[in-house]
Amino acid sequence: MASPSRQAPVIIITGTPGTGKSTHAQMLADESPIPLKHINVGEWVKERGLYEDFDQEWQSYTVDEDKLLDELEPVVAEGGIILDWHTCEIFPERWADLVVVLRCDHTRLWERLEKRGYPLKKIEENNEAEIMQVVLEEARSSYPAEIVVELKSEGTEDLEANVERMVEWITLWRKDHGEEV
Ligand SMILES: Nc1ncnc2c1ncn2[C@@H]1O[C@H](COP(=O)(O)OP(=O)(O)O)[C@@H](O)[C@H]1O
Repeated sequence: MASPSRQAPVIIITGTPGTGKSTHAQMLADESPIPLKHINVGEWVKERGLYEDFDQEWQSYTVDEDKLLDELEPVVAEGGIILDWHTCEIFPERWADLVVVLRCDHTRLWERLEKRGYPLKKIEENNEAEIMQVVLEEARSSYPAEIVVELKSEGTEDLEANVERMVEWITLWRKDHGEEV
């Protein structure tokens, strides 16, 4: 159960790389009725050296999860956070008020990852993970069903509608927690 004492919610935006997490998180931070801090967890890991090493073959960092959780804990406890990462199961259940899992058609996802210059192997791995809905299953097995929401992120109309829904959700959350909106 998420902390009842927070005055602003913690929203996890997750999904396979390229599904649109950072784009959504940035737009939500801009449009939210209350201040929200967008934490791009991958960037945090790099900037703060919260990794064990860098895997050349996969072009990715091996994250030091204990260090990451220790650094995030006091920040998340304040509330008003958007956690943007391609995995979510390491975050304690009590951290999350809402978990948004972004989904994208695999052909479109392939194009986005190609544009990003990912090695073929990494594009294939992520594409397969999206088809097998790995992140969605992970979210469903880590958090209560009622806080996990799957949203399509293929075109800009999806992006706008998703952000609008999240803004509405924040407004309701604030009312439910006795806060002025
Ligand atoms: N719903 C969407 N509509 C249009 N373009 C999108 C959408 N979601 C993501 N994109 C585009 O896909 C690319 C990857 O998005 P990004 O937010 O960086 O993904 P992630 O943070 O999940 O890796 C960006 O070029 C972004 O503009």
